Amino acid sequence: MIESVNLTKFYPPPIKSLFDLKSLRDFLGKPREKIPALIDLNFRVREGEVFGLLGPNGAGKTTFCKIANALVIPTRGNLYINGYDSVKEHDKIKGKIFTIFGGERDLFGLFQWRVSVEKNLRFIAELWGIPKVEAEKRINYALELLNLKDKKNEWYQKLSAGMRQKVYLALSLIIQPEVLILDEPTVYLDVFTKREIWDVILELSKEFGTTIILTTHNLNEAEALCDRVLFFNKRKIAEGKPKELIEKFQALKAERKLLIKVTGDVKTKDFDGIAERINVYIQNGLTYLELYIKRNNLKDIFSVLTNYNVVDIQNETVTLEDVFTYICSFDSCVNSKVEEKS
Ligand SMILES: Nc1ncnc2c1ncn2[C@@H]1O[C@H](COP(=O)(O)OP(=O)(O)OP(=O)(O)O)[C@@H](O)[C@H]1O
Repeated sequence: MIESVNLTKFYPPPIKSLFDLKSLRDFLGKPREKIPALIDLNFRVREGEVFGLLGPNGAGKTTFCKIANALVIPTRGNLYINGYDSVKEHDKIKGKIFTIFGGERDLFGLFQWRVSVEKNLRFIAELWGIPKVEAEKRINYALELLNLKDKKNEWYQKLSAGMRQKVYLALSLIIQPEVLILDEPTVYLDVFTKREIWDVILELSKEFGTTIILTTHNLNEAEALCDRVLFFNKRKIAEGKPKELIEKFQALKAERKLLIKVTGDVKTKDFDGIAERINVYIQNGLTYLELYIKRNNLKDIFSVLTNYNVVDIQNETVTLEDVFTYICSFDSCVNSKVEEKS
């Protein structure tokens, strides 16, 4: 089980240069604002759950993953993993959690560049104390599942970035940690590799009961993989099962999304009171109108559209991405001032 209790992190303010008179005066004079990364974040992840941490750039996702690995010390609050404080009692959970930092693959420098994939995996399995015969079985299974069998004798250095990412993920099938933290595991990957990684994540959750925390900017990925998600931007915004969040949004805000292509200008005022939200953008000489609507406003919408030169209409269901963009764009803490000073 994972429990985040009032987890808060403020990074120290940057010091530009003490040789610059203005910076020196600022340094000695008025207190400088610290950089907020997490503010009073509370949530629980149950054993065996796939839990999505979803937030815009700078929301604090990587900071959270680093606190879980005792790479960053929280300013206040605690993160408990299997009942142990992730920083103060890290020794107790060290072998039980495994993290993949998608954007910073070599953060732990686990792999030797000029050594084959198979030897690398064997070496790490040995480090983790997995008996030889069992390790061989797991390595073969992981390489098979990730379509890496033909790369097993290749130097790690010779692999493409996507393949290295897969080898990294293969480790989670070999180590079989109790807790797996995946910080943007599919960033930079093509759709095929992404799907292979999704399959492994589901396999780990279903077959091994691994508790997984997943951060991603791909909301389709979160919808496909996560049992529950947390929307946050330093502070918590919303939490729930993807399906429940979508249903709540549909009940309160909009059931459908209409994507309408028109030629000419659009007056968003025309849709006041009959659309919950309107996005307008221009692409290839056409104006795209995205309307989030309640079904009972359809008649009024079509009546307004008779004044437009409509080229195409697509009727789409609301996705987790729609809910996320809606909620996060109205989130008060995106631009709010934070009082913590150095
Ligand atoms: N070492 C650091 N020193 C100072 N500020 C930092 C440091 N690391 C992160 N921050 C700041 O903390 C905030 C949260 O950053 P973090 O990397 O945790 O966000 P993120 O959600 O992972 O972002 P992204 O989606 O862009 O990867 C940002 O404002 C960032 O600039």
